[in-house]
Amino acid sequence: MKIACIGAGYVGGPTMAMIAYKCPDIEVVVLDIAQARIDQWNSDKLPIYEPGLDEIVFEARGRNLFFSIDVEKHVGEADIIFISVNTPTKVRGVGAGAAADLTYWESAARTIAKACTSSKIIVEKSTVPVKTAEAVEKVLARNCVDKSIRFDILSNPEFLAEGTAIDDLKKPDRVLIGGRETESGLKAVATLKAVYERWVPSERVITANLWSAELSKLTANAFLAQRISSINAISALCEATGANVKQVSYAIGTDSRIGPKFLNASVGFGGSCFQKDILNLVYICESVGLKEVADYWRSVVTINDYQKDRFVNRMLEAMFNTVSGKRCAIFGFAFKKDTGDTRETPAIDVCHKLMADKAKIACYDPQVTEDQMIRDLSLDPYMWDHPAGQVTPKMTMVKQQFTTCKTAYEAAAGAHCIAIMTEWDEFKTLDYQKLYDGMVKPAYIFDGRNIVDPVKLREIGFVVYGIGQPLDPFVTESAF
Ligand SMILES: NC(=O)c1ccc[n+]([C@@H]2O[C@H](COP(=O)([O-])OP(=O)(O)OC[C@H]3O[C@@H](n4cnc5c(N)ncnc54)[C@H](O)[C@@H]3O)[C@@H](O)[C@H]2O)c1
Ligand SMILES: O=c1ccn([C@@H]2O[C@H](COP(=O)(O)OP(=O)(O)O[C@H]3O[C@H](CO)[C@@H](O)[C@H](O)[C@H]3O)[C@@H](O)[C@H]2O)c(=O)[nH]1
Repeated sequence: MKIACIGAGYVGGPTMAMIAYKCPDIEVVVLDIAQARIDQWNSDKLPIYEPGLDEIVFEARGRNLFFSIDVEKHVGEADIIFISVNTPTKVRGVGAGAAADLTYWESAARTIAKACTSSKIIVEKSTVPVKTAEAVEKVLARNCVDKSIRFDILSNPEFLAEGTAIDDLKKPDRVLIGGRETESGLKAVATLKAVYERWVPSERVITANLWSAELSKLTANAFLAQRISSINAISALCEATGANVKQVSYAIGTDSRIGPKFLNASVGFGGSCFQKDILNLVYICESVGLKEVADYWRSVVTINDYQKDRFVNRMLEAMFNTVSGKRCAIFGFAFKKDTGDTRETPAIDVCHKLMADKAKIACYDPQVTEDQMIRDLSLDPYMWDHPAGQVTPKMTMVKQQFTTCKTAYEAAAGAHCIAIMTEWDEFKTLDYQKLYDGMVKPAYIFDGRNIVDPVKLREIGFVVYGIGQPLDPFVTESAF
């Protein structure tokens, strides 16, 4: 059997590496239009940082795992073709800011139609709006010259989370496969199911109809993000009342109907999926006339934006309503720990707001490069894909207020405050006395991830703000 995957990104790379690793007799080729990305997959330094990924790729690469830009050739030869291209939120035109941009998706479908001379199973791996499989079927049916060729479209959404992708792929809670309930559709589902059952217990490989599978992915992300916005909304109430959100999370999480996971109050959720997928859900609801349902889900994003604003407002108010010219140390830029991914990271919003108030930012992240941070902070809505290496006037402006540091200690030296944006483990074990000694007083810590102990840090002398934590006595309620 030969599997091809179009899209060698955060999903295509690790998921295909896991299939190749677990099924040495299946040839797996991961394809991309970006030569640089493929070169990195073929090098010693893989394009993404993900714990455990190197071992899996290095074991299977060259044996039965290959990375290539020769998309048409390998798609033409494959029995199963995964589509794992990016499906970002549209940034212009109809539906801008909400609908999924299916440009890459459609181009992948057209490539398949052009390249295929025999019947194939096509697997939607990307997160797509419900009913996308129908669009793919139409593109393939109308573009494939040989009408005897069959395409069975399956929906097999991916549920891995970055930072834990390898564990998630090795032991998934479930694998979901949706297909047409026809003879050939069911046969296609069985073929893909058999691939996963090589390492996933069969009771965890669940099947559904195509539309249920597509909609389950958007729904899962909406539910997960909703939990974070719910606890973040409560964190604001905690600060107003003296309750401690950590205690509230623990107390409600012990109810087995609620469960303890995804109840960490934070500066807000980031990442390439939650906001995009909820907005997509909102757009779909609006398109079918379900305004109330759309409004309900949109409020999850509204609370997330509110939480990021609230965090910066807390910083400003505590620091006497001005950060002009003040050095602010930012600890962490990635959207969560154990990844170098910065897509939709709350750090971007927080830095932007502080820079608008003329702060000088000194940022340290163990995995994110300076180039990436500058690019992220320089984006404007209509220039979202700067070619690598291009220096824009906005980048030059950003560099006047933003520097990167090699350690947390370097970032904090001479700073008025530290803002913790990412919950990297190393931030939990820093020598906070040493950090304090090198800072301007009063020295503040704004903990956007609730990872430090406010009591201990207050003993050192820090003024500490934690999300949903009782307020620091140094800062009066009115200042907040
Ligand atoms: N990142 C995650 O943790 C995650 C988890 C689950 C699902 N998803 C979903 O998976 C999809 C992919 O996400 P990602 O994070 O891997 O994106 P990504 O941007 O990291 O990777 C997508 C890749 O597809 C390539 N590509 C685009 N069009 C192409 C074409 N026509 N031919 C060949 N290659 C093409 C791009 O060059 C890019 O390298 C999205 O729909 C996303 O919502 C992502
Ligand atoms: O209690 C929590 C849990 C998470 N977060 C934040 O939420 C964001 C997303 O975290 P997480 O879900 O762990 O990472 P992702 O890689 O974005 O994974 C989500 O998005 C993927 C893409 O669709 C899905 O496949 C995963 O199942 C889903 O968890 C990050 O900024 C986290 O810091 C919190 O603030 N509090």
